[in-house]
Amino acid sequence: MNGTSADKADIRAMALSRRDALGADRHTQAAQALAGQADAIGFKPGDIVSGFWPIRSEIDPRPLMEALAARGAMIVLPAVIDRQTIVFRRHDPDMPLVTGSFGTRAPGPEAEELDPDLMLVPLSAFDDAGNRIGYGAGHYDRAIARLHAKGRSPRLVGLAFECQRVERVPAEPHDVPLHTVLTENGLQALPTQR
Ligand SMILES: Nc1nc2c(c(=O)[nH]1)N(C=O)[C@@H](CNc1ccc(C(=O)N[C@@H](CCC(=O)O)C(=O)O)cc1)CN2
Ligand SMILES: Nc1ncnc2c1ncn2[C@@H]1O[C@H](COP(=O)(O)OP(=O)(O)OP(=O)(O)O)[C@@H](O)[C@H]1O
Repeated sequence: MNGTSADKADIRAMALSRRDALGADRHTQAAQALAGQADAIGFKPGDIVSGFWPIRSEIDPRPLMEALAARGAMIVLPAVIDRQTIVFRRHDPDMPLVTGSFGTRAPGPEAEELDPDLMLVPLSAFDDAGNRIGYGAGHYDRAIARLHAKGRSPRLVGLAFECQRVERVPAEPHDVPLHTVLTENGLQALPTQR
């Protein structure tokens, strides 16, 4: 492991332990605060928006996903198809989700696979430059690279609690910075879109 990866692992562990310490009330309030930003997030009716089904102590984006769906977004969820790859499948609230790797829940293979126009990206840690750390599998990094290779450039909106903000995330060449971060305190435009 090179120096940068070790730094990332330490930053991830510290930010996740702060997140793990948050109580249920903070989770409920934050989920509602995210949903309150549905009109500000910047999408058009018909846009494909990727959300995620929360695992562990992640901020809960489900009320926000419902608000976006009610305003005409088509919601897709990430499904892990192998150790390196996620794809996005249409979320139909009437269809059961299936449990995949790492306890993630996603639509099954019968669901339509779609490329997002806007991605709500789950974060372990982030900084004011828009650099981010996930769970370290590179799933989102690769999914974003795959979309770029197809000529698509989805808007990247990172979702996290304020306690996951760090001074600096050491960026590697494959890291694509976020355009916006959304926390319980609201939306923040990052240098990439200022
Ligand atoms: N809610 C949610 N869904 C998601 C993600 C996510 O971050 N959050 N993903 C984001 O990519 C994908 C799933 N990828 C994941 C990759 C690793 C781990 C994980 O827990 N990794 C272990 C380390 C395992 C190892 O080192 O071998 C860990 O962090 O302890 C979780 C999800 C797609 N779905
Ligand atoms: N576009 C890519 N193509 C190939 N490998 C990649 C790409 N992006 C990341 N990787 C590899 O994935 C691994 C994890 O990357 P990184 O430490 O940036 O994870 P992360 O940002 O925490 O994960 P995620 O993107 O899932 O949120 C690294 O070994 C990295 O080299």
